[in-house]
Amino acid sequence: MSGNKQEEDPRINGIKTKIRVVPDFPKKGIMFQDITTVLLDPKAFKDTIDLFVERYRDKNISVVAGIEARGFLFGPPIALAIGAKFVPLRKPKKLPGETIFEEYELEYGNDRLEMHVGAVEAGDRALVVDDLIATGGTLCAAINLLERVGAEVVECACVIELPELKNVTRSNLTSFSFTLNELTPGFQTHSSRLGPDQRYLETGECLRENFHPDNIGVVYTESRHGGSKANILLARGA
Ligand SMILES: O=P(O)(O)OC[C@H]1O[C@H](OP(=O)(O)OP(=O)(O)O)[C@H](O)[C@@H]1O
Ligand SMILES: Nc1ncnc2[nH]cnc12
Repeated sequence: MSGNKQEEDPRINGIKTKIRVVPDFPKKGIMFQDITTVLLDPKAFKDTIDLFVERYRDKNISVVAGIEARGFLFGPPIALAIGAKFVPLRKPKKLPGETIFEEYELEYGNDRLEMHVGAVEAGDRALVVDDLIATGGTLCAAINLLERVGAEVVECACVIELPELKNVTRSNLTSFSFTLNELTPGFQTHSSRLGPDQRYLETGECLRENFHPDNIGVVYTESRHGGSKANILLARGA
């Protein structure tokens, strides 16, 4: 599935130019995608929010679930604009009320996302928002949390998709996506390995030259209803 009309939107290139790529942060070999520089530019920040709002305002979304920490920057303005409630999905032991949690795999050990019980109800139509998708493990955990309480995850929306993740990832995600970030048509990755996710770079599995900063934009990742976490969509629109 491909969003051709939106791929041509001139705002996407403007957003892209505001994303700062910081080499060797937080560790040597990592190309860190810094969205704080988008926030410094009111037009780029607004364009980012507007692109999402234009896509979701008529989709009857009742809850926007933002993933800690950077999903908290983009999720609330989207929620306000489309008239949905905002629910934070937080890292362990941050939420004061009763919570449910989902663990997900990192390179070493696990992490977990928690959600307040009662914040999302059966029948809610959910949009998951984060800044970036790398392996997709974080989004998987978020989708599982929401589906466990009976919500329908309509889509996941991220600003950045790291390249080279269109194939099977550590989370066994399959290819299926709607993207706006085909900024370099025909771009081919140099290897089938995963992109510059810091967790992989930490192990030396990834080469920096595999990273291509042009491959940044706004990406929407859709989930299939009623499916397992293997049904998230990650491929680029061709
Ligand atoms: O697709 P994945 O491989 O799961 O990685 C993507 C996640 O990694 C980053 O967050 P991070 O875990 O670094 O936490 P932070 O935002 O709190 O720094 C990013 O903001 C996503 O949430
Ligand atoms: N390269 C990267 N830049 C920013 N956040 C990330 N999360 C995982 N990999 C990342």
